[in-house]
Amino acid sequence: MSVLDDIIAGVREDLGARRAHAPLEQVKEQALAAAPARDAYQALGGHADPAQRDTTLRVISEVKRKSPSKGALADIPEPAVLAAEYQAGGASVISVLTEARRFGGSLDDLDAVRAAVQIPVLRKDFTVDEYQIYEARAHGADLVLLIVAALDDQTLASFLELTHDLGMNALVETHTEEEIARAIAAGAKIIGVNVRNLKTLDVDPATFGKLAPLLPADAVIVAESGVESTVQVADYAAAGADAILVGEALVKHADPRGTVAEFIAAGTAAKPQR
Ligand SMILES: O=C(O)c1ccccc1NCC(=O)[C@H](O)[C@H](O)COP(=O)(O)O
Repeated sequence: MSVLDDIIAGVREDLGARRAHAPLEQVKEQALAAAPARDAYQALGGHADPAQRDTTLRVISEVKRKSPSKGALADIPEPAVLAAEYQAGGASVISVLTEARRFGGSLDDLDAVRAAVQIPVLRKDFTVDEYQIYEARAHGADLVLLIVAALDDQTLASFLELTHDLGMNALVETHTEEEIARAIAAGAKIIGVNVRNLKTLDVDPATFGKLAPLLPADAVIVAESGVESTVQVADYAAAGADAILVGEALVKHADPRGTVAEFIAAGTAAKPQR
């Protein structure tokens, strides 16, 4: 069983327990009653007319306690405090890992972060059931993660449609040329290239530069994983990233606010000028 399959098996089991406690109809009602979602596409610099885009590199800052590849990363007793630091540093979106078994996250983390910041919040989980999309909205998320490798074409398209119907955006995550074609065909507007191979967990930042030219000009392009320094941020920006998604380098840093600001400055300086 691959790492992704193993994670998803646990996610399905935990989802079954939550569904038994709160049926879909109840979560749907909560989702529809939630305050409107914030526009993450716009917050990440997206514009239907690519000529209207600015050249600021945006940062999606992640609340990440542990991971399958690295084990324990940081305690994070108060995700709200960390998220507020990220926002003060200039982050455009906060990513909250809600998967419990392998990442140590929870919906409580999402609630705490939602209450602490004004910028859009991404519910970062392994979405395999529409229940999770309603649940994300019910907990105030503005954005959900859809991993192309985990979904067939029909499911990807229907999850994207549901996400948009609920007023949210999706970060549609790809790893290969074929997955990019599938993301585009499904209508993705925010497309991530995750340079972490979900089978081997190896991180190869060069993957981003190879795949970025395949992405459409009207999409927001997000480089995911493997940021350790401003040098890597500049490389991603120069290769066409509109935004970067960073977890480990921020949660392990003593000054997450300053690090977010440094990453924005380094990436913005390196982005090709129009
Ligand atoms: O981080 C992992 O080990 C991992 C393993 C299997 C599936 C997903 C995984 N990570 C999720 C992510 O996409 C990252 O948390 C995110 O891109 C930030 O990465 P990093 O800055 O390298 O912590």
